[in-house]
Amino acid sequence: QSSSASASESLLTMQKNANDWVMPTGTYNNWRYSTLKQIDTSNAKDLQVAWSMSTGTDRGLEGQPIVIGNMMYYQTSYPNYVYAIDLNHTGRIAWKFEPPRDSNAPPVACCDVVNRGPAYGDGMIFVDALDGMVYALDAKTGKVVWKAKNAHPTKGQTMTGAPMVVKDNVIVGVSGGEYGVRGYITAYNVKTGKRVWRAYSEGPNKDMLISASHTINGATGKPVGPHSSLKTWKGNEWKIGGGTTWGWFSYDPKLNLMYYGSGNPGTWNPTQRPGKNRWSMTIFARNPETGAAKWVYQMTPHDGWDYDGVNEMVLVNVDDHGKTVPALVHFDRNGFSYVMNRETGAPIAIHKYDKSVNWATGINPKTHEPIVDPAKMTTANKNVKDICPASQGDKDEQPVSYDPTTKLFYAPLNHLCMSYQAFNVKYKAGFPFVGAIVNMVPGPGGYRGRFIAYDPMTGKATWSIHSMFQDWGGALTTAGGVGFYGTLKGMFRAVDLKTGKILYQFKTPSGIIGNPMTYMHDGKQYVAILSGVGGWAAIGMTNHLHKSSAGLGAVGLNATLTDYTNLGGTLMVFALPSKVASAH
Ligand SMILES: O=C(O)c1cc(C(=O)O)c2c(n1)C(=O)C(=O)c1cc(C(=O)O)[nH]c1-2
Ligand SMILES: [Ca+2]
Repeated sequence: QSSSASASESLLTMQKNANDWVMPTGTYNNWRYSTLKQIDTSNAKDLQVAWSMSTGTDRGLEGQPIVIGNMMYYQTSYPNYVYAIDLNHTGRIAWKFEPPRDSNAPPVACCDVVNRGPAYGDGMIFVDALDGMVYALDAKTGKVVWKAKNAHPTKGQTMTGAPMVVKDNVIVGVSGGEYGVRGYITAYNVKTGKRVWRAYSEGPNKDMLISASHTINGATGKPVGPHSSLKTWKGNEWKIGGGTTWGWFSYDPKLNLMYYGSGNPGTWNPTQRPGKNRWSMTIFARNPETGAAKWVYQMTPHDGWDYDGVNEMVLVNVDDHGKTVPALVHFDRNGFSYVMNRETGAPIAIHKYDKSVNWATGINPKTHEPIVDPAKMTTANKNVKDICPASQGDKDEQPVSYDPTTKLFYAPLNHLCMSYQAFNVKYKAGFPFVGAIVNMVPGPGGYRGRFIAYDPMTGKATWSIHSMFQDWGGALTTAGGVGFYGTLKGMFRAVDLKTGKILYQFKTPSGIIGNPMTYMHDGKQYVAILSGVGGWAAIGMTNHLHKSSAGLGAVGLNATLTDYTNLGGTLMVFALPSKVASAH
């Protein structure tokens, strides 16, 4: 890599090498797709465990390893160990980074002390730590090159996300929507760790790096105008307004735009914050060098259900009335799938991907805003019943995968409904600012999760596999026609992407909330996944460890999960037996 090329120019070249998996999402377009095809629909039944490794931790593992050449890197949840594994000597730990721990952090992590993995760029490994530190580590030695303080647990701020390296910046989000944190994303210079820009989700346009005349509101097609956020909040409530940025990032090098979503407005009690609460629950398209917002689109104005808008944006081209359009596809927590023109923010197709969605009857074709059912709007001191989906949404952080062969999206989902009782709550820095009691139950049919093959242009699923619990881990698709995902019970699965037939499954040591990835080493294709139950889906299992969480209502939801699995982290790596692999 020449030193004059930006870190992302190198990554754009590196991501074409299917032997590696160079960033958390596989590639900048977030497809989580690999052209590797040694494992195919005819031999996937022969898969077996090639090697495995204890992570030395016992909390939820929501990330995935990355592989650069002969090295694999992965990160655990709190404590945020980072491991460098030498693939030439199966499982040998080349180095381990153990950051200092800040005991203020775990008590203010809303949904378990998870982490979504390291990123690579310019010879360094970048990681978010729960306590708000960003570290740049020398990829060869694990030595700290620089560090930056990005978030403060005493203010309720934590970090659980995966960074993205783009241009010469490493971009990171922040968590704390359940603690009245005003969300922001921040870019640090890859080489020096100096802050380049920070963009808030609420407040004056200048704080949000929004331009009154140039930033388009995708819903109206018009510039957002001055005070685009301020006038949608009562008084100064935007200062504690949530809109945190704890999801995955994606990047389009041609448009030079990055995409991400903002989370729930604070508090969860909508009566306390009249207005549309912009720009919480919003997709942002930003220039990654300057942070300038090109367009915004709010999925859930004036949220009353905790439908964080942070789920990933998958960049694909779609056929819109005979024209090829650069689009992004987003499965929102609110139960709608969105296909948007990623250049302009204009909606192309919006459908319910779970037919049980009832908080909104549809999307107004003129305003492109949801048509809320007044009977499902929550309000202070009233217990509103039978709302679908529940706060965990029809999909939470678990990332989907796109297969360019079938042109379908493979989505691990939730299927839950709830009752929601909002109440008034006072803000105090570093303390929960939730303001609702939520009771979640399985959706119609009595199951809690499913894995589907789905076309977001038509809103139709080709097939669906039901799960007893939420499918809280991510998906992977491959050119071998095989898809992979894990279940909360701990089943690692290989499925036929065309038919949904389960070709292989293996019960891993714990429940799976991690994301499968694949790589090739010495002529052999491997699929790796982290097994280690946790996250919000399993918070009932960790409540006793998690002393003063935000008290989020997983109450009883997954009480029986302990009949199937246990806490504990393991890296699992699967491959074909040598005979089958070489006969291929
Ligand atoms: O608003 C926030 O800042 C925030 C942060 C996080 C997080 O950092 O994990 C989650 C959520 N919200 C959230 O609403 C949610 O459903 C959730 C699930 C999980 C998980 O890892 O299982 N984290 C989070
Ligand atoms: Ca949230």
